[in-house]
Amino acid sequence: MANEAHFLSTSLSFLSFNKAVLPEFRQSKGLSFLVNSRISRSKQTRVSMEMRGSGGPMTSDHSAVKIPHVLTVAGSDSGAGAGIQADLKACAARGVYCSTVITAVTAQNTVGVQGVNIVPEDFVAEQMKSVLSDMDVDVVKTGMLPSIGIVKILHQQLQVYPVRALVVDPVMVSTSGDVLAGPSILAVFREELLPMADIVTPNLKEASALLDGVKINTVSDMRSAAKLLHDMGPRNVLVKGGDLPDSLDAVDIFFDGKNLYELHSSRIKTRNTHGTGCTLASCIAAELAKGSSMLKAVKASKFFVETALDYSKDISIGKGPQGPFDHLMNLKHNSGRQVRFNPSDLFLYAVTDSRMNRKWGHSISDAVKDAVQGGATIVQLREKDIETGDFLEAAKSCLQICRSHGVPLLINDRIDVALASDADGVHIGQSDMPAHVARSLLGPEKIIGVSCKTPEQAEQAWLGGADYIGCGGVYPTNTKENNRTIGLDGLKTVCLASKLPVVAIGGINISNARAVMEIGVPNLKGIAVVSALFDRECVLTETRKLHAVLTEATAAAAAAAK
Ligand SMILES: Nc1ncnc2c1ncn2[C@@H]1O[C@H](COP(=O)(O)OP(=O)(O)OP(=O)(O)O)[C@@H](O)[C@H]1O
Ligand SMILES: Cc1ncc(CO)c(N)n1
Ligand SMILES: [Mg+2]
Repeated sequence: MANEAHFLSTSLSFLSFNKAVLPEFRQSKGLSFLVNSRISRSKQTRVSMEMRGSGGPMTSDHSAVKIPHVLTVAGSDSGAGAGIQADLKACAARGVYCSTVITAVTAQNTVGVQGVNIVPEDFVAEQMKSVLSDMDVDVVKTGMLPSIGIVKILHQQLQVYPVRALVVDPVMVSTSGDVLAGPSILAVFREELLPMADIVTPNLKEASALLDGVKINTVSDMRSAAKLLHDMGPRNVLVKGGDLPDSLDAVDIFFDGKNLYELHSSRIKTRNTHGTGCTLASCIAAELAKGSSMLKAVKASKFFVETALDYSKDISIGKGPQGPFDHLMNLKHNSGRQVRFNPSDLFLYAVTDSRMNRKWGHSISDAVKDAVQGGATIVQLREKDIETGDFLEAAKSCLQICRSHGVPLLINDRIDVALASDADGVHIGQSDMPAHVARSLLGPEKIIGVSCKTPEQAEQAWLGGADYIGCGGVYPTNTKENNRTIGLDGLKTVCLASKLPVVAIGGINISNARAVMEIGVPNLKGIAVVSALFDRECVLTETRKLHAVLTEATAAAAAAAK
């Protein structure tokens, strides 16, 4: 799931990066970008993004797949609610790769900070060089920077290895009140760190410390503080109001140098707020790495923190007053996809045909009802000559029938109808919408099948994020005009070339179904039929008969394999 979420967000982010943000980054960083979209994959569309600095290509491998990358320079929290551990989880949750430079190791839990061990400066430098000299880091995010020397090293390294954005969370005091970077750090924060930052995200105490102890007790104080902090050089400022007394909402103030925004979210009643600041900053970095604009990144990140807190409000980790929350709640929420598509559903795949239904006087929904009652394990509505409104109505009524039998319903070609009816997915042909576009429109949970005749087409389907292949025509058929027949050999070739489950289609009926299933390749999961079920007077009887033949054929094949 993590991979799936990742690759989906990568492909979506590519679109927004390409359209919305390139000009912004180009202007702000004086870099020229060359965006190279290619599709590689594991289950979803991936996108490669090749960046060039003025000194020539940073990546020259044209087969490389570029993954958005955040480097966090921060301290370790042994309790894993904040610091490096929060950063890793936040980036993972947002589908972004995260490398780590550890500046300090803290002994910390839900009670407080019991000890701090600062990593020697030259070793912080060594970690930073290891990562930056080797990996294409998009965005650096800083957390705990416990010494002046470490800030200076960061400054130097970013001159040598420039990145697209720097997100600075000016960590000074933990919420438990323990000091993580003392007042001696303030001068170098003001003079070197803030001027480099694309955004700085202080909480109330940190904003106050940076501004020589000015009191910040109200939203109006936060607004003034954001403006004053902006004068210190960062391009954007976010003053976080998690600790604002007496506030019903969680209010943050964002200032981009021109406009002030008051960002509100509901204040979740929970003790589990340890690490909200680190998470927010990492999430902003992750969104920027994916190509988001700054305000969008901040809003998305605030929403993420609010959602994660709400999801985790009742969890109990540790005995102290401030517990961690669960960054990866989406893994639990979205686990539906595996459940949604089960390759064994391809066993007896019924594809409707309006011409045949008219011929026999069947309505679409009656035909579908008979097919599922007779044992069809998946249904596809293939309605070529129907008005869109009628198609949608038919899809909705067939969906009710299919849902009540636990049978998935797919729509042929029409992604709009699939979305509007909330059908389980689509089946697309070679001349329809490409699979990767269908995937980005439908999201990770819907089923996508693609018609393929060759191993190359099967590879493309896989790259585009398809769940299964419909392979044929195996035998001649009059359902489709000018359809090349590939025979059992062609079917076997495609099955052997692909990891995807395959359903065979084209001229299959009761008399030849067994021969198809007997080709003996493990990813051939079933047969798809049109005429054999729907060009018949009694769809129910025909489906039952075909189901029995298939059951017998697979039992025989299983016995032979033993
Ligand atoms: N109870 C809450 N409900 C909703 N949002 C919250 C809550 N507490 C904090 N936030 C939000 O979390 C983000 C981080 O703000 P906060 O002021 O807690 O940072 P912080 O003090 O640096 O956090 P930490 O030091 O624990 O990492 C802000 O967007 C803030 O509005
Ligand atoms: C290591 C570390 N970094 C940042 C914070 C701020 O929450 C913390 N408590 N611990
Ligand atoms: Mg903080």
